[in-house]
Amino acid sequence: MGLVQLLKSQFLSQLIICYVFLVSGLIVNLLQLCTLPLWLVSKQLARRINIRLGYCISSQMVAALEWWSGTECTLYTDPKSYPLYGNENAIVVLNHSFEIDFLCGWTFCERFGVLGSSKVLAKKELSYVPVIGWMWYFLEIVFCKRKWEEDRRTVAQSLQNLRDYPENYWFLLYCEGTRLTPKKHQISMQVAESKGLPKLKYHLLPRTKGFWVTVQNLRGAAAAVYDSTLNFRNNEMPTLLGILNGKKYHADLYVRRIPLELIPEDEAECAAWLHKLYQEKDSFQEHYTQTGRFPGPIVSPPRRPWALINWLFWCCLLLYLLGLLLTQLISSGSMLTILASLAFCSTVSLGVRWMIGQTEIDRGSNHETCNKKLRQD
Ligand SMILES: CCCCC/C=C\C/C=C\CCCCCCCC(=O)SCCNC(=O)CCNC(=O)[C@H](O)C(C)(C)COP(=O)(O)OP(=O)(O)OC[C@H]1O[C@@H](n2cnc3c(N)ncnc32)[C@H](O)[C@@H]1OP(=O)(O)O
Ligand SMILES: CCCCCCCCCCCCCCCCCC(=O)OC[C@@H](O)COP(=O)(O)O
Repeated sequence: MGLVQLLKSQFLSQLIICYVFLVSGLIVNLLQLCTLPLWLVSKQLARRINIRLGYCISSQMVAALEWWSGTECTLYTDPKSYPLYGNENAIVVLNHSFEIDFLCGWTFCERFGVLGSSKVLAKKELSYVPVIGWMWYFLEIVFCKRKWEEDRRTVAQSLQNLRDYPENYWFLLYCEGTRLTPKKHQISMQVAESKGLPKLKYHLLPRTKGFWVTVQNLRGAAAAVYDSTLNFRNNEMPTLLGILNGKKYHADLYVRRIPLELIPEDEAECAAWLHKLYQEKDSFQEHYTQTGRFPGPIVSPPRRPWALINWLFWCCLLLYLLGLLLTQLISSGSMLTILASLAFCSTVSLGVRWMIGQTEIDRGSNHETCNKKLRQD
C-alpha cells in the first residue's frame, strides 16, 4: 500500500472530510434559508442562487468519488445524442442496484454541467436528512410517500412547478422504487408473474405510476428520456464508506436518448412501454455480464476541476477555523471545555455515520416486502 493510499484509509482523514462536509453543508443550508425572502421578490433569481449553493454541497461528494477515490466513470452512448446532454431538460431512468448509484448519477450531472439543478423523485424520509435533505427542499426536489393515493396530487403539483425552472435539469426516476435485494427481487417477480409479465433477472419490476405522472407533467418541458443502465466492473459492490477509504471503483453507464414524443400518453400504454424498457435494460445487463461491456461506443466526458476547487476552498477555510478553535481550546486549559468538545465531536461523527447509513442497502426500507396483498398471498 502506497503512502497516499495509507493516508486515505486513516480514520483521521475521513473524520476531516466528514467535518468539512457537515459544517460547510450546514453553512450552505443556512444561506439557503436566507434566500427565502428573495423568492417573494424574484423566484427565478432565488432558484439560480440555490442551484449554486446546492452545487457547493453535492459537488463535495462528487469530488470525493472522482478525486479522492479516483473512481473511473465510463459512458457508453450514441455520439449523435452526446451534444444534447446538459443542453436540454431530461427525465433519467436508472437502475437502483448499488449504494452509490445516485453518486455516479451526480458525477455525470457534474460532467455535463447540470449538477446544481439536478432533480429526483425521492422518498419523503430523505427530506429529513440534515444537509442533503434540507438542501433538496430549496432545490424543489419532488418527494413521495410511495402511497399513490397521497402522491398522485402532490407529485403532479411539484412537477408542474418545475416547468418554468430557469436552468437545464435532469430529473432522476428510480422506477424500481427501492434498492434491489434478493428478497425484494423474489417478491417483485411474484408480482410480475401474477400480472403475466416476463421475469427480470437484474431489475425489480418497475412501478409505472411515477413514470407516467412525470412524463405527463413534464411533456413540453423535458425533451427526452435518458434510459440509463449502470454496472460496475469485476462484480464490484461499491459503498460510500469505500469511497471515503479512497477505494477506486470502475463504473460503466449505458445511456440511450429517447425523445419524449415517442412515449405513449395513455396510462396503460405508457406502463406497457416502461415494462418493455425494463426488459431491454435487463438484456443490456445480461450483455454486460457476458462480455464485460455495454453495447455501443464509449464517449466519456472528462472530469472537470470545479468540484475539486470547491472542495479545496471549504477544506482550507474550515480547517483554518478549526485550527484557531483548537488553539484557543488548548490554551484555555479548561478540562470541562475540552471534554465537552470531545463529546460534541463524537456526536457529530455518529451523526455522519447515521447519514452514511441512509445510503446502505442493508439498512434500507421494507418497501416491496410490506405490500399487504402480497403478504396475504
Ligand atoms: C445517468 C445520469 C443520472 C442523472 C442523475 C440525475 C439526478 C440526480 C439527482 C439526485 C440524486 C439523489 C438521489 C436520491 C435517491 C433517492 C431515490 C429514492 O428515494 S427511490 C424511492 C422513491 N421513488 C420511487 O418510488 C419512484 C418509483 N415509484 C413510483 O413511481 C410509484 O408508482 C409511486 C409514484 C411512488 C407510487 O407508489 P405506490 O406503491 O403507492 O403505487 P404503485 O402504483 O407503484 O403500487 C401499486 C401497484 O404496484 C403493484 N405492485 C405491488 N407490489 C409491487 C412490486 N413489488 N413491484 C412492482 N409492482 C408492485 C401493485 O400490484 C399495484 O399495481 P396496479 O396499479 O397494477 O394494481
Ligand atoms: C465529501 C463526502 C463526505 C461524505 C460524508 C458523509 C455524507 C453523508 C451523505 C448522506 C447522503 C444522503 C443522501 C442519500 C441518498 C440515498 C439514496 C438512496 O439510495 O436512497 C434510497 C432510496 O432510493 C430507496 O430506499 P430503500 O427503499 O431502498 O430503503
